[in-house]
Amino acid sequence: MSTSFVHLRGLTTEYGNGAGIRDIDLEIRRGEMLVLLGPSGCGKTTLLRTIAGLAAPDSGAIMVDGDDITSLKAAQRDMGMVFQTWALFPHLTVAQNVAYGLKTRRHAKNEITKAVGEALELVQLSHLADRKPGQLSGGQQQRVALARAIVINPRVLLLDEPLSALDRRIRMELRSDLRRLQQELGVTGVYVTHDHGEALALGDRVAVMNEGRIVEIAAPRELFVRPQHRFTAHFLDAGTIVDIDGSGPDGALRTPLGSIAPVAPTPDMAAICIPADAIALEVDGPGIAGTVVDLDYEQSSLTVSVQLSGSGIVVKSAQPLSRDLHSGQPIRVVADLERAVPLAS
Ligand SMILES: Nc1ncnc2c1ncn2[C@@H]1O[C@H](COP(=O)(O)OP(=O)(O)OP(=O)(O)O)[C@@H](O)[C@H]1O
Repeated sequence: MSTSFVHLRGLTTEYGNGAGIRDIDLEIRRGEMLVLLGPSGCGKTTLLRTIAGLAAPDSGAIMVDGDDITSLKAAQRDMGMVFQTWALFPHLTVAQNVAYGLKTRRHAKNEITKAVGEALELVQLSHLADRKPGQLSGGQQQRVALARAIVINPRVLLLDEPLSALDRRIRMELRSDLRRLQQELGVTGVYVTHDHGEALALGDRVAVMNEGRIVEIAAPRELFVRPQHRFTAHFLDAGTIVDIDGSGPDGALRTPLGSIAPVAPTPDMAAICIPADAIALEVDGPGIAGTVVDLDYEQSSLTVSVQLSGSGIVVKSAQPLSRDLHSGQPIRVVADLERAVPLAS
């Protein structure tokens, strides 16, 4: 028996200009939070809208728990949605906003009161039930939107960059609350973001998208540590990417930084990714000659970019904050290629 709860088969939704999503095959497990991660315009929102029934696919099928829902209207799909901007009804109170979906589904009044009370408690907003959206902060409004989405007991929770309009502190707070809530409820979720940190923190698995297609899917840590494709490594900034020039008679792959023995060679292996902490910088001694061209200080880390003499390749090395280096300084690069990850093009 398949363990997938949501199953997308060959889903294509194209706009007149050729943009959109193409031939998406995806299985989402019951209770899983699947993150769609990719650059602006890669089709994340289009995929989410197609699952929601807000965009009609040209071909393919959407199955939920074995039911083919491809031709159902959005309102019949039992999906909860949260968007980037909260889109609450300004003239209704918080409680009335949350109740809205149950009212349109003609639930009994006492049932609605109970469900709204529970949903507001889950998002910790019970004390603001009688306020209007205009009297709430952005973070609080997004909690209302979340309560409104979960109150209908959705089969799937769809979230489109729900935190991106909030400032950092509120974003972090809501992010962990959202994760806790989704796990507590055991609801299957699809979460769209272009933010790596969000994808890492929220996803059970992350699907990386580019140009309307899914490039690869893996657990977040796996994606960062062992990306399979050049696009993923580049988008996640997983390390220095260098092309493979060819292979030696023993099967070792030649690169401008040395040779590596491929773990499991595949015909489309095109490059390698070397993590920043696998690149050491020595003031003198052996290694490849280069020049420091940039120092990027971030909270508790320092990333040093070094341009290699001759090839023009720029490598990135993780260094302790205390390391005394400066732009223009000659340096030697020693790459631990045993830690390099082969990438497909
Ligand atoms: N209604 C539309 N008509 C025509 N083209 C569209 C329409 N909606 C989106 N597109 C195009 O389809 C592509 C995918 O858009 P989509 O909004 O799905 O991407 P996204 O990954 O969610 O991007 P973002 O992160 O910027 O929201 C883009 O090239 C976009 O310009």
